[in-house]
Amino acid sequence: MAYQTINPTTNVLVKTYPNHTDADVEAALDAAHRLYKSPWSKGPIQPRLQVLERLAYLIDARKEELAQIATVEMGKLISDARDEVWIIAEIARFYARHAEKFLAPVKIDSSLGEAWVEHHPIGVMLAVEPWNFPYYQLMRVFAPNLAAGNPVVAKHASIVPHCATVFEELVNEAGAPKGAWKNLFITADQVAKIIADDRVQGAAMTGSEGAGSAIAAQAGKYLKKSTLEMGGNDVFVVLDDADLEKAVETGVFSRLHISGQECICAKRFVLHETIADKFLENFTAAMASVKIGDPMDETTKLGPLSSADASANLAKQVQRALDHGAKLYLGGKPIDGKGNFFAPTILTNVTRDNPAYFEEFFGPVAQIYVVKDDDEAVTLANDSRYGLAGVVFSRNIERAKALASRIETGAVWINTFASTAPELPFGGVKRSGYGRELSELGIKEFVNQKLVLVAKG
Ligand SMILES: NC(=O)C1=CN([C@@H]2O[C@H](COP(=O)(O)OP(=O)(O)OC[C@H]3O[C@@H](n4cnc5c(N)ncnc54)[C@H](O)[C@@H]3O)[C@@H](O)[C@H]2O)C=CC1
Ligand SMILES: CCCCCC(=O)O
Repeated sequence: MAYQTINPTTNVLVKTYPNHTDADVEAALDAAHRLYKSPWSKGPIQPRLQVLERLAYLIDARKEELAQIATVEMGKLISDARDEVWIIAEIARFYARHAEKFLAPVKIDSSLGEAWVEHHPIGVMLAVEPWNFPYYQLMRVFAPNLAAGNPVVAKHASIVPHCATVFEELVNEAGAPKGAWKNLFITADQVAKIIADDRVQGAAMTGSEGAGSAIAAQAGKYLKKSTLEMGGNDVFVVLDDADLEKAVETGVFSRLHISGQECICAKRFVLHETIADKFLENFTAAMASVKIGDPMDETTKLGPLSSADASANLAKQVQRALDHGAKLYLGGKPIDGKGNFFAPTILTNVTRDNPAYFEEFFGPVAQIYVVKDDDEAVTLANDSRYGLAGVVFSRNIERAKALASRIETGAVWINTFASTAPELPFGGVKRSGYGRELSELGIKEFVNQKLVLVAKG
């Protein structure tokens, strides 16, 4: 597994990074475990939270540089890269300012005596992360675990090594002690060995089902806790009483966000039959008119896919959908020329016997479904292997809430696109994974919630 920066806009190889050896892995685990055993991890929380505050400050100070690194490595629009840099500083600040409250002892009324739950670190964690939010995916694991006292070793995706190294640089500059965070350019086999190591107590992974299954299986074999955030095939439900103009604008934004390479992008557009034609007409016009080009250009609205493989695989997936009866309403192919650009694509007539019906399209490919009522919308939404997020558009909020409660996902967003914030839990059900990241839920995934009870009398 070569760790390389290849600019997706030009497919030019920028830099190759050397892999870490087994000796490097051992040194990282030794440093992390020593730190876990030290007063730094098990002692007062404030010194750890001060590192997060300083990290946020350092990120803000290097915002433009960090954003450009991400755009060069995986092709997201520079405006989206700036947003990502902004939110990782917000995540660091959020836990710096709330972790002490989240991890404070919680009293329990018990007939047996005075009881409370304490929150203690459990040890060295492994993070395995993807390329689509190259900083956010790291901070989502680092910040809560640093606050809790869990050191982390991390394996990032092979196409964003510069993001990985600059993140580690910032963490060290913020004053995190040796062992708190270590980036490792390693193979899948080395990941498996790390999970098996007695010093490692848990694994957090975001990425594909394949990777998630392999990591969860190894974690299960060695009785280590894991959290998984994998793919999604999120519905974007537009009811007959929706603000259509806002729904179209939001739907295009969400489907094309990060060139459609986001697990919580709108993917399956579920349209009430009375507004379907009008929505589709306006949605198609908007998708067809977005400016496609250099993600460094502030006016670009759709950049390249993350790699040549991603573009080729998406083209094969679209063709397979067409071979099984889907209708190509717009686009459908990579755009000729330099870079991994893919045309905004709309598929209709995707029947349940078409493999595409159950597949996530990790790119600017929208599937259109038409339903007659709310019950049919829920049935279709839940007829999925995934359960990550979803969107409902309706002017009747009570109606939208009722529908949201029936959709089997980890989140539903009403009258806006699915997104993320430090205070909001993130995660899913079914093949989208398990566990939650961010919010108070995220910091408690990898702590020992220990009961202490003083008997009466
Ligand atoms: N849920 C999410 O946020 C994301 C989901 N994905 C899903 O993953 C698919 C492919 O994107 P990738 O980034 O290539 O995901 P991936 O799952 O291949 O990679 C994610 C991370 O897991 C590592 N990995 C892969 N196989 C592994 C194994 N057997 N053992 C240990 N580590 C392993 C990768 O090197 C990377 O660091 C996308 O099509 C999408 O479905 C991708 C990015 C984000
Ligand atoms: C807005 C941030 C979403 C990140 C979800 C993903 O891992 O693709």
